[in-house]
Amino acid sequence: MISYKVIGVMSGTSLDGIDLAYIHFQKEAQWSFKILEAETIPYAKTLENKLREAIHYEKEKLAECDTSYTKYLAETIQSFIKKHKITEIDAVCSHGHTILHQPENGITYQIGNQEILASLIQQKVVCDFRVQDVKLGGQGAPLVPIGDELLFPEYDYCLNLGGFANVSFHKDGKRIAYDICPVNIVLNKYAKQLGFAYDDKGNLAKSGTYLLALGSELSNIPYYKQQPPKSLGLEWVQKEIFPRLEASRRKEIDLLRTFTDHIALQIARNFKIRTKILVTGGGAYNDYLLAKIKFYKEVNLVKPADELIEYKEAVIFGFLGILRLRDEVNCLKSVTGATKNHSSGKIYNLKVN
Ligand SMILES: Nc1ncnc2c1ncn2[C@@H]1O[C@H](COP(=O)(O)OP(=O)(O)OP(=O)(O)O)[C@@H](O)[C@H]1O
Ligand SMILES: CC(=O)N[C@H]1[C@@H]2OC[C@@H](O2)[C@@H](O)[C@@H]1O[C@H](C)C(=O)O
Repeated sequence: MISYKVIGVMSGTSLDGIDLAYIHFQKEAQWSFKILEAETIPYAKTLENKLREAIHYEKEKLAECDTSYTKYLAETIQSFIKKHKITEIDAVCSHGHTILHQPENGITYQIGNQEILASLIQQKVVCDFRVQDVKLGGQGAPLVPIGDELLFPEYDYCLNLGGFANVSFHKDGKRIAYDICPVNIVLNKYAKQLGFAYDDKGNLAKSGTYLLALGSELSNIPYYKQQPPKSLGLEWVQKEIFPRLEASRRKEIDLLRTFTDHIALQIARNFKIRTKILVTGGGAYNDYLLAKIKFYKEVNLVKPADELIEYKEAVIFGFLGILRLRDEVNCLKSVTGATKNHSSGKIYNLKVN
């Protein structure tokens, strides 16, 4: 039987921290996995702010930031290995942190993917999964859908509610996937202005008032009518979303309500009635948002165990690394729009001196 033990490492767009998962993957007729250990290491406030600011850095400062973040990642991975007494590791498969994502300009840039990572942690590393896809004319995102396809075939849709909402599903014999709209990247901002890290269970939104004019203005944003492949980044949110919310000059609580309803509506539009949907990402804990999705479309939203809600992306980046090591396809052209299916990611082997 084919068997791999890997560490998947992901830093999501909501900037809550670094997700690490130690997973055992096996393949008989089909791939299966078991999460053996998982942990999120929250970012210190200073680092969180730095990562948020890095988009504005000049080239040199960004390169410095890349090196210091790679070192920070190395320390984090090493502590995880030590703490959980992990001895068998085939590879550490790491996403890094997205700073720039403008696939239309041929740019996607994740920091933390420097070659020194392998020597610092003394492990084989697979990383930098997005760049090759953008070079091949793809969006470089989302990459998780190949994992959805091979690890969760029993669901009609896989919905992830992280910084952004993304969905993946099977249609006309191929996997389709795209980012739907921003989620926590927006909700966290207004929850923070009210003194909370996030809108727990969506209770703040629930107590706000829906702003009809703003809601319909948001729904008219052209991206929502665009056909996939398509993906979103922070730059888009700063251009299309925040200015509209700020210009309305309304209370944070009402912005939270309006934007949460907006998210629910945009998400619900993607589903066929009475389908089975795997919901993951921290937004799966937003009860108000989930109830609102079901209000807009009668669907079966399945919340898996907390471990999978929180670590699905880290698990799948571990899986992408395995596919890369096996030289098997881990980027689907039907999803990203690249010119071909391909096996993406840099492999840094440990150099034996
Ligand atoms: N109890 C809760 N109620 C509502 N929202 C929650 C709750 N717990 C976590 N969240 C939200 O989930 C976010 C973290 O989600 P997650 O870790 O999936 O995002 P991410 O991995 O950073 O994003 P992405 O998948 O877009 O890269 C938190 O910042 C918060 O907004
Ligand atoms: C460029 C980038 O980092 N994109 C992330 C981001 O966060 C969510 C969404 O936007 C998704 O497109 C992607 O991550 C997931 C894990 C993916 O590639 O499947």
